[in-house]
Order: sequence, then structure tokens, then C-alpha cells
Amino acid sequence: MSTREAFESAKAIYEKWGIDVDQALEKLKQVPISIHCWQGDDIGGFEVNGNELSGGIDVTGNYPGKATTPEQLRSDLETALSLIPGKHRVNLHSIYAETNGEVIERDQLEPQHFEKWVNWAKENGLGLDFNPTLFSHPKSDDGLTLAHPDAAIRDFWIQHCIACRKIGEYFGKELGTPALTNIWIPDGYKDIPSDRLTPRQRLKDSLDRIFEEEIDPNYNLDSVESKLFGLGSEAYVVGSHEFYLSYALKNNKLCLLDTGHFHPTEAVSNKISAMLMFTDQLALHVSRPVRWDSDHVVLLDDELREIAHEIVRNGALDRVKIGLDFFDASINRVAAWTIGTRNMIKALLYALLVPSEHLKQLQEEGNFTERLALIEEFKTYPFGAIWDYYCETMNVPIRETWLDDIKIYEEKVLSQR
Ligand SMILES: C[C@H](O)[C@H](O)[C@@H](O)C(=O)CO
Ligand SMILES: [Mn+2]
Repeated sequence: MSTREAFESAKAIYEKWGIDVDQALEKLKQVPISIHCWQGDDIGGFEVNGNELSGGIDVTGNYPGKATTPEQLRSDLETALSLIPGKHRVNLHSIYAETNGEVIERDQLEPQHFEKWVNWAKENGLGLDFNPTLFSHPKSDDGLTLAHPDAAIRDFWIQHCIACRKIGEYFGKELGTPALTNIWIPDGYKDIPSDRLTPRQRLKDSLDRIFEEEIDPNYNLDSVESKLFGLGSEAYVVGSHEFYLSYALKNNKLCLLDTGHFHPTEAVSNKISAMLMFTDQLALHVSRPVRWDSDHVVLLDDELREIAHEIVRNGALDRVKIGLDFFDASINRVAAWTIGTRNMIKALLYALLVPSEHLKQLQEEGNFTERLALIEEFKTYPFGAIWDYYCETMNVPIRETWLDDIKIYEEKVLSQR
């Protein structure tokens, strides 16, 4: 049976439930996923005076072929993008600046240092998102940045974040789609703090200064990313969820939820509807924590599907900015991007192919037996045939055939590095 024939027969099965499969595929095409560049080089970046990764995050593994130049990273991203259906975005960190061999301190970064990324994004029809980098730097060695007791250090990082918002604005102007500039800081303490308030007051003050200048939201949007703990900030993180949720709501910023930044039984899927009642937009870093914030490659697991259900059935595909955040150096890095991003898209498609209105109605009627029965039966509906057809019509390999492309790329390119 051809992919098309399998699709037609699967489509008829979904249509019995009133699901418009063609419309679902059209919707899916419009959803950009922000793919994080840092999976390609283990969050190394290209600073001339680059430092070891710090900030309480860690990448493990030494699979050969990591990108060590911007050209290599872009080529790896292009390969991954050729295996992922749809038009997407690439998420950069400030450490990916290209400064022609010159040392440019982070507070001095300018749009010109990202001109090559912008030209590349234009050539490839991509949007760009951005992040100031407040780690892997001598001025963050003690694990404090925007909440640092030393005003000079705080000032340095404030200026860095201001510079990054201008770079985000430049991305948005050049590419015709607003950049999401996301602030995540490592600040916290390893052991029980004697004062939780003062660092939070300093963080609030720093953020107020960073966001003082209004930037047209058509060009740049700001988000703030919370965390529960990190290596070295086990007892206390200044930018906790409650801190940033409150800050974002009060200051009209996007609150960014990283799926690895909560207690192990706390689900981000359960937060989305609650937050969407009080905010226009929110942002995600979809990741996979294994026992800790380990940033494993995203799987098509229950929680990913639940996140997708919450976005789709609440009509929030344009209100939730979906970004990815994982880094696994123990496997082929291009494959890691491909697996994780395809899974995110699969989850959205899965959610688009569920009779959500009917399931909502069953719940309203208190018919929990039928609700559970249908949710479970839909798991073995011929979803794969619709996914294959989507991949084929979007000109990317179907099922696992993309692995052949990865093997060729590994042999010809990655293994030669
Ligand atoms: C590199 C990223 O900015 C970083 O992973 C951050 O988003 C995070 O999640 C830290 O735990
Ligand atoms: Mn994150």
C-alpha cells in the first residue's frame, strides 16, 4: 500500500469522528517550533575567549562530530531541518556571536555580530529567537548574576541583557517575525539561605532596568524562565516559578516554563490552561528530565502528548511559543534534534486528531467511562499513516528512513571533523 492509500484509509477512520484531517495538517504546517542551536555543540558557543560550561547545567557524552565553527553548526542544523517537516525557528544564545576573532565582551554585543546568522535564516526561511548567556563566564563564577550583591557585576549583566534585547529586535526587523528573547539566570545557593528576599529584590530591580526601554512587540518579545534547582543551587533559586510568574503577569512579559524545571511529579501540561486565563501568551522549553533536569532528548511520551492536547484543545497554537531545550552528547547530535523535534510535531498532530469537543462533552456529562475508553482507544488509531503522509507531502523522509540521511552525513561530514 502506498503512503497515500494508507493515509486515505486512516483518514476515513478519523472522519467517522468528525475530524477534518486535511484541516489538521494545514494547521500543523503553520506551527513553528523553536529549535535550540545548542544541541549541536554541547552549549559551547564561539566566543573568542570562551569558557567552560557553567551555571549548574551539564552536557554528558562525547559522541564524535560536534560542531566547532558557526559554519559547521549551520550545516548540521540544515541537515536536521531537511528531516523535519514544516518551517521552523532557530534559537540562539549570545555565545554564538561571530566577532571575526575579536574579543567582544558580552555587554558590548551588537546586531552586527549576528549578521551571518540573520543572512542564513533569510536564505533558509527561518525565524530566530534569542537568549542572553548569563553563565560560562568569569563574572558568573560564583553562581550569581542579575541578583549579585556587587552592583558592578549586576550592571554588567544588565547591560548584556539590554544588548541582547536589541539583537532580538534586529532579528525581528530583518526576518519579519518577532524574536523571543528569553532570560534565564543561574542565580541561587547550594545551601539553605539566610535571606531569600534580598536577592529577589535585586533580581526584580535588574529586570526592571533591562525592560525599561519598550521594544515594539512586532520585533521582540521578552520571556523569563524559572527554575527549581541547579547543580550548586540545590537549596534556593532566586528566579523561582512564583517569582517569574508574578513578574511576567505584572509586567506583561511571557513566562517561560521549562518542562525540566519543576518537581518530578509536577506537570507543565497542567499549568498551561491555568496560565492562559491570565496571560495572552506563554512560552515553553520542552525538555525531558530523567531524575533531574537532565535535558534528555524529547520523547513522544504521555506528558508531551498532554502538553500538545492542552495547547490544541484550548485553541492556543498561536499563544504558546514552543521551544525545545535538550542536549545529549552521547548520540549523534543531528539525530537528537531530528528525534526531539519530530516528536514535538508528532505530539501536536496527535492532539489535532482527537475528537476534543466530544471528549469535553463527555466530561461535562460526567461520563468518565466513555472519556477514558475513547482516550485509550485513540492511542491505537492509525496515527502513523497520517504522520507518514504529512512527512511525504512536506518532502521529508517518512518513518525511520531519515536515519539513512543521518548515516550519510555522519560518514561524509561529522566523522571528518
Ligand atoms: C542553555 C539554555 O538557555 C538553558 O538550558 C536554560 O534554558 C535552562 O533550561 C537551564 O536549565
Ligand atoms: Mn530551558
